[in-house]
Amino acid sequence: MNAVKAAAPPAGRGMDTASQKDSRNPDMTSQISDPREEQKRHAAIEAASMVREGMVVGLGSGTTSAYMIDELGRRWAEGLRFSAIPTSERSAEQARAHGIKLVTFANHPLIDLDIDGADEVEMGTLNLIKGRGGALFREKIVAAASRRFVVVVDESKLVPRLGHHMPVPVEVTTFGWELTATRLQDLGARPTLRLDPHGAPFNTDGGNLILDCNFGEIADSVALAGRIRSIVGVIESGLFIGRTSEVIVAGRDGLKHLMAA
Ligand SMILES: O=C(CO)[C@H](O)[C@H](O)COP(=O)(O)O
Repeated sequence: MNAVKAAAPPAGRGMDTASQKDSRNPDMTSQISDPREEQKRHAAIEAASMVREGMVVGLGSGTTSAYMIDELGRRWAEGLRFSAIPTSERSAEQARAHGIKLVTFANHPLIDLDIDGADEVEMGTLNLIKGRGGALFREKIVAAASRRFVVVVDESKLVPRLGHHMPVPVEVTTFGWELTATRLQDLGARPTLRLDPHGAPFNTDGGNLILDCNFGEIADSVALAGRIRSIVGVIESGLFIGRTSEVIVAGRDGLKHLMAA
């Protein structure tokens, strides 16, 4: 598979970033000076305010979701009680550190509200690219089990078309990944095997691999999502089609709520 390159995720878009570190040191959140971090936190706090007593809540992954989990931890400390299903081991660890009650689908097959970040939001459709943090498969399972899926982003994530500046992460089985990459190339992608910071293949929470697939701007993301899923060896793609209920966008002019049609 010579045509498949290997690369670490772009700096600053992986999971172990400043705001994840903030979650381990709650005092840090009040010291945010980067305007983009402030916007992410603003959107995340707005979404966390939608959580009500007794709800089952999906906890997203990534740096914006980390602000949301910190805010829910703060409300938990104030006495709000809810149950949560995390979309990654990292988010589970962060929620546990706050004492938030974690549950599973065994007893809670329906989630009232799932709050998660995104890498790109297509403005006209609210379809998404997710998965820079590598949690896309669990994130999609949780979103699919949710009555309401609220996405929290800063304004840099809004794009006219998916693929504008991000590749589509595709989670694939370890066995035969080179062949799966070839099939993805046949669809027009330039797949890159994701590496961890040590240069080894990045492993998802499920022990699988990620191929970051650059398709350029995607004209028909619905059709592409279907074609990717039909490839043997693909577990899921980071194309989230028709799942979004609402997007909370934080920008220089404040918050905007984009509602699905
Ligand atoms: O899909 C994700 C992780 O798999 C994240 O939600 C997405 O990458 C956005 O992350 P961030 O809020 O750090 O920009």
